[in-house]
Amino acid sequence: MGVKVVVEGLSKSFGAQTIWRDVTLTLPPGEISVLLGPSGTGKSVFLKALIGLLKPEEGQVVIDGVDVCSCSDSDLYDIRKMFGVLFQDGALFGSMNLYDNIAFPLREHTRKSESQVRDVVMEKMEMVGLVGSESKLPGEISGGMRKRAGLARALVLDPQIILFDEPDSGLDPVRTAYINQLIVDLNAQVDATFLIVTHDIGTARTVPDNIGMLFRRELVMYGPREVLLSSNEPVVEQFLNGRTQGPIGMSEEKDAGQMAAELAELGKDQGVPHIVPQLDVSQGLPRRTAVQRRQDRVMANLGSLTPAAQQEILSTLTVQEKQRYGVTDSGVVTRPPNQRTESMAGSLSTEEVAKVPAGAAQGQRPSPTPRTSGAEDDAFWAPGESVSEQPAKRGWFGRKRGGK
Ligand SMILES: Nc1ncnc2c1ncn2[C@@H]1O[C@H](COP(=O)(O)OP(=O)(O)OP(=O)(O)O)[C@@H](O)[C@H]1O
Repeated sequence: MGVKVVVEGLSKSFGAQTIWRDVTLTLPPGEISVLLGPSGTGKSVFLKALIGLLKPEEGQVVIDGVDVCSCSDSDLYDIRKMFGVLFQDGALFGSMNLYDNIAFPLREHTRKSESQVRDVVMEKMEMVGLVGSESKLPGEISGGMRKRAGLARALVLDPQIILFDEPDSGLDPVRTAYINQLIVDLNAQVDATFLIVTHDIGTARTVPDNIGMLFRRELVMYGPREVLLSSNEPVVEQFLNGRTQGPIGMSEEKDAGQMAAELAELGKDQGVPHIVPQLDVSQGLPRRTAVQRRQDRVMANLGSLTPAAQQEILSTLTVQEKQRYGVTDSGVVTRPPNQRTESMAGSLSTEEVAKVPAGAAQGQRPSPTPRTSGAEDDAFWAPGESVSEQPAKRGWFGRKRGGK
């Protein structure tokens, strides 16, 4: 099973430019999480921080008890071996054929014999549907095939965490659908922790278990897919519907006056977008074991989610699942699994997002957002409370950091 990645209070700047600050989230083991955000909000920088390629100024990334941000070089070397990364263009060596590209990490980092290397390479090429293309050069194949070759290479060291930097970039909708299905199928097969950075709305709606969104240098939301997909937070709604009306403008953010006028014009009768079902694994493959773990976790914390998300989650339960969690006809959970320990993330309310001044782009911290005292750390939200109803609180799963 993949490992848990715990990000606590992470902040990164380049000189005077703040990229993001105080990012707190947990990637649950074996689950698929997606990180969204307008261009330039630092999603790729975030991925690099997770693997220790960039050093944040503040905060921690704890994997297997090791803080990637402050560990020794030898610990970092070991931690990096837990990662597989699919770069945007596959990052293949142009002069090597696909077989040698995929074999490269094995030859560099293991003492496997050539016949053992062959077994692993062929197994991974089969997983991504590339058997028969071993001798092709990256320049001779399509963008979709290059991504799949990059993915096979990311898999050869059996990583416990796989990072995908825009796996759908440059692909047509059909190839995007294929790569999304492949990601879900691979998750079922390897059960590693997946984090996908994407702009693609279809990917965000159908692939992940959890979704996060970066905006104006903050992680504005992160939580189970149902929470963001049913959210009426303007920035989340605008992004997930690909609208021009809303806080996100051509250059990432709009003037507050223009935004208010647009939102007023848009009206409140747009309704919550329908949540499409999550992609299932292809026929013949094992079920994703993360699905059950996630369902247990989400049901254990159901009361901390927004009412719309709760409704959505309850509406998709089967009769057996309702029995398992003791859900009554009126939607009351009488027997939640005993897992109310998992803290996931921080988020900002609509009011907090709106208060972040544009000047923060030049590295100035915004005026402090209202936070409750550390006394409520690790507390969970009471049933029925929602993000917008509780501006001072930072997460659906309630973890707050006192004193910052
Ligand atoms: N090594 C670096 N030195 C200085 N600035 C950097 C560095 N790497 C990234 N940046 C800056 O950080 C900001 C965020 O970049 P990043 O590529 O992470 O954004 P993104 O959200 O992934 O964007 P996109 O969706 O367009 O790929 C950009 O302004 C970029 O110029």
